[in-house]
Amino acid sequence: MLETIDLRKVYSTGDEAVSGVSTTVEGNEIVAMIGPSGAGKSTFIRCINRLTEPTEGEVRLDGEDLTALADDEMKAARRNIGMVFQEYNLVERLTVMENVLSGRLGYVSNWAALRRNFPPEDVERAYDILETVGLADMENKRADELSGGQRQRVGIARAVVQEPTILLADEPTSSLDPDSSHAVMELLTAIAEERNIPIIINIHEVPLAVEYADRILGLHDGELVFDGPTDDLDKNAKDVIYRGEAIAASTADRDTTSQSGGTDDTERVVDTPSLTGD
Ligand SMILES: Nc1ncnc2c1ncn2[C@@H]1O[C@H](COP(=O)(O)OP(=O)(O)OP(=O)(O)O)[C@@H](O)[C@H]1O
Repeated sequence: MLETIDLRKVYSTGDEAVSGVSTTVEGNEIVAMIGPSGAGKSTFIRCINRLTEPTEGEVRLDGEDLTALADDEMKAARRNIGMVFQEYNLVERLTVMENVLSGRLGYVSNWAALRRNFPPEDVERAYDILETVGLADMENKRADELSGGQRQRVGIARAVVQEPTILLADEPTSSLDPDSSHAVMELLTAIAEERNIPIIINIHEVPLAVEYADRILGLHDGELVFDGPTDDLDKNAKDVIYRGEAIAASTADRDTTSQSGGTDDTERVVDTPSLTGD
């Protein structure tokens, strides 16, 4: 189970990218994070595995506060967090197999890692996963010989070979054509179900989010303004997420409603967590 508690990121430029986001992701939920450009989606995802260092708040993975870990402890903890990137982050001159096996680097000694010397079980695991992602028999191809969709499958295989307890995907479809985007979303959701792990996908395309996600997190200006089942993502909720002025209007509506006895539904649609203020 992943829990973020009042997670906040202020860049050294003074930009507050994430403003106290609290949420929980568990089971094999497919969670899509949507919001306008600059809302803080990538920053939130990257704060979870501390690729970006959070300024305040906690990230708890299966009860362990990742923000409290020393660098070497965090390196070990990252084995549990598979990450899929928009631009794949493959080593172009290496083969498909070498790229996938790099997902096991956190499990072998520094010496073995340096020599890229992996135990046979890791190689077997990598072959299995290449089959799952539809790249059987392509293990010896160089990454730079692959299409975008194939590269992303290698990126997914590399994340899955880690045997993570959660997957994070930062705009995994943004560089892909529509067919490849659907294929990647289908693959990610199938993996979450098969491995019984949750996945958070930062995604620009709302229709893709609606088609594949169980739950939506909506960010606007660093604030979590929507956290609910995909079926609840109606026009009002989209306005709240994508149009800043709607937040104020909806908050006013909620205040009025709560004075007259309000509904749980309204509270779920508009959730503006308080900042720690420190
Ligand atoms: N390294 C950085 N240094 C300073 N400010 C940054 C940095 N990275 C992001 N920001 C700022 O933080 C805010 C959130 O950016 P972020 O990339 O997290 O948003 P996003 O929702 O993922 O946007 P997009 O959908 O366009 O990728 C923006 O105002 C951005 O300019």
